[in-house]
Amino acid sequence: MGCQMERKKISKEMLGDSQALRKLREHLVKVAKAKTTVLLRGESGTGKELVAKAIHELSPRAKQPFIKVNCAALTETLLESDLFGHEKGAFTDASSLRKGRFEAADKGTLFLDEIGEISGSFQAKLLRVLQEQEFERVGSNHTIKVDVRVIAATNRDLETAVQRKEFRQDLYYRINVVTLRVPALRERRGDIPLLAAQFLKNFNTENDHTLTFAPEAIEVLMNCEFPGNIRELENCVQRTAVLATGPSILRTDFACYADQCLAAALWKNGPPTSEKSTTIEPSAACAAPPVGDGQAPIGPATTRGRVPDADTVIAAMEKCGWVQAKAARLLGLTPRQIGYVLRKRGIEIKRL
Ligand SMILES: Nc1ncnc2c1ncn2[C@@H]1O[C@H](COP(=O)(O)OP(=O)(O)OP(=O)(O)O)[C@@H](O)[C@H]1O
Repeated sequence: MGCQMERKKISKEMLGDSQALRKLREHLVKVAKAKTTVLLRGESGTGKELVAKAIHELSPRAKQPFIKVNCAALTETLLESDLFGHEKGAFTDASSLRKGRFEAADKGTLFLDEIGEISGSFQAKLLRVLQEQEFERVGSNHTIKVDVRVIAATNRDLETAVQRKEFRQDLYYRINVVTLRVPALRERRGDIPLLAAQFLKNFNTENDHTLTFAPEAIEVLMNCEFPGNIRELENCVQRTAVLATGPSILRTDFACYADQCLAAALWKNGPPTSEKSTTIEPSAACAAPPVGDGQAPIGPATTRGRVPDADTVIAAMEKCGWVQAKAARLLGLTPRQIGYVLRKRGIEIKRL
């Protein structure tokens, strides 16, 4: 009974009934009970943050704060003061004392997203606080003790990073106590109709619409690779709903039929290494969804997606303070994909 209630509580936000998701739910219900550090692994957009929140909400710390930090979004100096806080006058802009996120998360949970991106010297500082649960604010000698449960997440291959000496082995072992793998959307395609229906419902509510999916639209979605996972599905549903031509969303309303499915274009077999052309083949599955009635798919026979132009990418990067991970999100790309686009367009990253 207790377990059923727990499942209900999680499923409010974490939609999905595939075997992969059910297994993940079972595991997270178990790990929620302990204070153990949890490492969430999985591609960008698979729902790692939702899983972290679910663990917190099912844990004895549920009534305490859940604090999130994106380790990739800040420089080392900013990350240090963000996590540990600083004393008044510790550096030029430190006009007043500021508590850090470790203090804010005391008795609760701290979610360290994109932990694989932190610098070598900061890894050492983080290791200490994870081991000892104590630290000093920047500019202070006073040691502060906290009781924080840490959940970390990464989409990076940490084992290779350890081998290359880019990630400390001791920190790797410290965070890798319990690892939960969040499956890619293509590994749980059965959840696509449910997720898409929810995203369309959200769109309808927000925009006072009553759009529905025609069965052929669900077929298009079921056949897409979704390299950007659930985030991309959500964007795809929104984009299609905004541009839909009638009350029922049809196959022809999708970007892949209008030569505009960028994510699919960038994905085929992962980001291409060849720099020969400015266009690359989209995922065949997305470009030409199978049709149940045996007809040829409607839409261009050789749909090609385009890599976003330099102006678009620069505008997105400017808007996001030149933080790649944020700009990737804005453009609906994965971090790997935006790295590819930046290289392809010869855009030099500004260090602010
Ligand atoms: N099971 C789910 N049910 C409903 N929505 C979901 C589910 N999983 C993820 N989402 C939605 O997908 C989007 C991406 O999820 P989230 O930010 O948790 O992914 P992530 O793996 O943490 O991504 P990143 O690695 O890029 O930070 C969010 O809008 C989230 O609400």
